[in-house]
Amino acid sequence: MTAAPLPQATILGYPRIGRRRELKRAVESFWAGRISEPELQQTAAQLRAATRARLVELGLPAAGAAVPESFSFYDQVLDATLAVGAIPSRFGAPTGSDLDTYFRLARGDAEHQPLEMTKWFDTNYHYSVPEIDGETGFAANATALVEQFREAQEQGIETRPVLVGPVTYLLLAKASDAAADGFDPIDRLDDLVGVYAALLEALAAAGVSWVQLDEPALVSDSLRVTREETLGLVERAYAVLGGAGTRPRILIAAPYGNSAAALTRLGALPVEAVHADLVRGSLPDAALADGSLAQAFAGTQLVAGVVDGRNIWRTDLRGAFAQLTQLTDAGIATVVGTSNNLQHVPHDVRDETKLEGRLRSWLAFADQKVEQVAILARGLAEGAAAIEPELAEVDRVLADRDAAPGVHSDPIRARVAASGDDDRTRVTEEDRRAAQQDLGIPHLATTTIGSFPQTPEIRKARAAFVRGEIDEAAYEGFLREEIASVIRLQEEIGLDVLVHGEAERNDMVQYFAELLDGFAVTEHGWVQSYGSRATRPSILWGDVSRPAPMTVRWSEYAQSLTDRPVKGMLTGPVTILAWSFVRDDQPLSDTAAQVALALRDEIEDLVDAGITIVQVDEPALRELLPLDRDRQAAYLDWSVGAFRLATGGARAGVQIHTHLCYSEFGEIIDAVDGLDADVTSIEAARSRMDVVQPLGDHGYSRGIGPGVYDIHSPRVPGVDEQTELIRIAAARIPGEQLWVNPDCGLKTRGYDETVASLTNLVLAAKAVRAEA
Ligand code: MET
Ligand SMILES: [Zn+2]
Repeated sequence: MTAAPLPQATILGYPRIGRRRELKRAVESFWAGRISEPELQQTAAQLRAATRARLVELGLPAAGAAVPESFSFYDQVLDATLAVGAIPSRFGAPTGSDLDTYFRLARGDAEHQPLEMTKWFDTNYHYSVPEIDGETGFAANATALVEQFREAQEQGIETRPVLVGPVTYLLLAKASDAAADGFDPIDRLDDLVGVYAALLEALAAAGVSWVQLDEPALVSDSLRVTREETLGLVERAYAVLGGAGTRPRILIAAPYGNSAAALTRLGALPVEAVHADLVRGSLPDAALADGSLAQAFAGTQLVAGVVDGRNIWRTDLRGAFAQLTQLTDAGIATVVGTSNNLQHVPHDVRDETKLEGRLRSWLAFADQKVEQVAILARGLAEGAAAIEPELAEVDRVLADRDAAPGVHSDPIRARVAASGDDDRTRVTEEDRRAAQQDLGIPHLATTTIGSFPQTPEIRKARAAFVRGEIDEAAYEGFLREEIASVIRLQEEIGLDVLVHGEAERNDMVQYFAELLDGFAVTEHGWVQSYGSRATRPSILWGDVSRPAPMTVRWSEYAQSLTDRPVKGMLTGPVTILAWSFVRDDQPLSDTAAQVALALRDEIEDLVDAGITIVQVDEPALRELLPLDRDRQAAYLDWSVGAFRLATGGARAGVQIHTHLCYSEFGEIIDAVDGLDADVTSIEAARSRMDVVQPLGDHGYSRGIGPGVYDIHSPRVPGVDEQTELIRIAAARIPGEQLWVNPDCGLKTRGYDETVASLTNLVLAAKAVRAEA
């Protein structure tokens, strides 16, 4: 351990999908057999080299491990699974290369289901869930880490390998199906720490001077153990790793939340640096004031995550510099960093040549964040005066943003301020049930979640329209035909409540962002969602309003074609916020209320056009739940409030539906109750209706549709299988409350499987109805 301290500027990680999604194209070509593994490896190596060169160009030093080696072919948790050899035994003996094994775990094959995917902390990024049991044969495999480090060395850049840390790894894992009853993956911590020690030894032998171990579990109250227990586990693990003879210096990172309460204890660990997220989190004021923080950090560097890695706004450099000065004044060796890995933001705002210039000047994507880190580090090294021009420039930009037209609109704000509890409250459930009798909805009513398959023809027509190859009339005509055929199909299948199919939507958030004022859409602002998939979040920059109806003509047309009710279909305020980059200059609750009012007007227009059922999807309600328990109640309050503000204007006879596509319900069941929707559809097929039990226990009194058809797979569930699931639900939920539907929308499915599955669904519902 002869290495030097970390330089004064670093980031926790950088987007790896490529500035033009080159990795996506290469990986998908490899999967399709169009390129070989060496060709894929070559593209990946080029991307890594470009990233390192770019980071140095933007101001990170080439020497001293400031540049993180944070590449991933698919997912960083999956990388750790390979590095520690935790290949689940259900995949059999590994065949082929490490990369073959890696992708087999990620994507499955003819005989094997892939690893499950779930959301990474409170982000919209999904990781591959490790499966661990008492027999998991851990074995260190540092090959990829060492190769990438060497590759960087040859380029003349000293990098810092990045790996998910052992405590977070096990807390994000699930017990495999082969595990003994009561087994928890964290039971294997000591074994796994041994493997990490071996990895560190291999890295040290290869000349690695610093390694970064990510332990975001430290900031979460949503794991299987308490935060205090997590801290205890981290102390246990790093006492061993820190004490290991041959190892690189260790940086423990705690992104995505507040580690203030743990920071003094983390500083006292036998590691050389600790990162704290100072955007989501804060500094422990008392420990800072009484010197105990500085004492704990004697000999340890604090990487201060002052540049926000979750949003796309320029950092208030003056504020960030003040935070840094607080630390250095206390005598703490401080490194400037980002709050988290920049994987959650797009590459470079300079690529957005079509964005309006003024808006663009307020923005910072990954490259600009790196520049901000470098500026702040220069300030620490040379004094505030050295960076005063840059600080003043940001002051000017932020003031400009604050004063720009559209950022603050008095009428919109007045309307939000005037909205009260009355606007968020519908008549009683009983009155609504009575008024909705007229809808003529049968027991065990069948419906879908909204979207029908987005066929290649739909995508082609949209692309042609965007490129100007077909005119608006032609495109609209095409969509109307699509709607007509979806309505016909649903009638043939015999569904009770129909949908128009959402063919007009590229994406359930962007579609609305494009039609609402206050939003902008980027051209290249892609962010990895999972594996080779990326989304392009819209930018919510100003006060939100609805210049014109957004969905009415589609719903109205669909309803004109049938006697059965057609659901109007909207995306809810919380989900619109969760899947966009949202302004950071006011509380999310204020922004949500503005979006809610726009949706409220849309619902009014839908109802005026004869629509009697409106679904407002909130699949992100759970995702945005703060990791910090102390902040959860306030979140649930405003998120539920926004939904109710959107839907609260609907008269009693209008049936409000919502859709939440996940099955972990425990934590938010009261919130779901609070939404006060007449009908809620949820995911349930894969967990075999596990959620029905808590719902039954809770005494849930409104309509509920636990999904009986898992749309995440091309498999067609048979009549018997769906009948069985409906029976399980019907045993606990009265028939007039129970709805029969798939788990989620059908946009990713093909028509053949959709028609077969829905036909079976309708037959299954009929079978159970007949049993009653
Ligand atoms: C991710 S939830 C999707 C809901 C939407 N209405 C759909 O059916 O696609
Ligand atoms: Zn869904």
